Amino acid sequence: MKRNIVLVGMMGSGKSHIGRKLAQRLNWQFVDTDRKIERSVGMSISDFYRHEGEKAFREKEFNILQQVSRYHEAIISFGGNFPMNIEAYRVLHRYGYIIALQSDPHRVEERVGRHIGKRPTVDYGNLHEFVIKMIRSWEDIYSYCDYVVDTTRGGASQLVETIVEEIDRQGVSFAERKQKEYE
Ligand SMILES: Nc1ncnc2c1ncn2[C@@H]1O[C@H](COP(=O)(O)OP(=O)(O)OP(=O)(O)O)[C@@H](O)[C@H]1O
Ligand SMILES: O=C(O)C1=C[C@@H](O)[C@@H](O)[C@H](O)C1
Ligand SMILES: [Mg+2]
Repeated sequence: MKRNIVLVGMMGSGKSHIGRKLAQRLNWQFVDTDRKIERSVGMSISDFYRHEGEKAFREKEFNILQQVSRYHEAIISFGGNFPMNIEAYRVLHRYGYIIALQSDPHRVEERVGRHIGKRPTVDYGNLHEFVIKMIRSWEDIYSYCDYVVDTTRGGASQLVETIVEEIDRQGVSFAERKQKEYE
């Protein structure tokens, strides 16, 4: 039996946007690991990355991952540069139903290009090539996920219904939260 739903995928695939709506739909808690890191370090992801570097960011993210992986009835949206290595996968998959979100390059480019500077590792001067490379780096991960959703088209409400239907179809069940455990 699972406890939570984990959303992973490339930057701009809609994890935060759809995750928030999915949580509302199920009346579950919404957790965004980027926001959780920001609260814990007291600065934006971009500032933390600039001041402390990639290694510190990755450590923080893995630390948060271990913490949130045990949550019940939570939609957990991860950062789009989240390295889904085998160690992280094992921690998350024990209690989490893992959904990968993906979009076509033009849509990712459009979404990521909206807030220049917000995403610390994006090459905004060469966005098209950056997006193509990022999309490629996610390709091997989909086969490890329980479900892959294409978010290129369709509004959030429609995509949320598609996800809920698939979870029902797969007959996934989730343990209920019995006490307040986070946020
Ligand atoms: N299905 C959608 N329909 C319309 N707009 C969307 C949709 N999905 C995402 N967006 C918009 O695209 C932008 C990026 O989405 P979002 O922040 O959810 O991506 P993300 O996957 O969480 O990215 P990151 O990995 O960088 O955190 C936001 O402005 C969001 O409102
Ligand atoms: O490395 C990066 O540029 C980013 C990392 C993730 O946390 C993302 O969620 C963020 O939007 C950008
Ligand atoms: Mg996000």
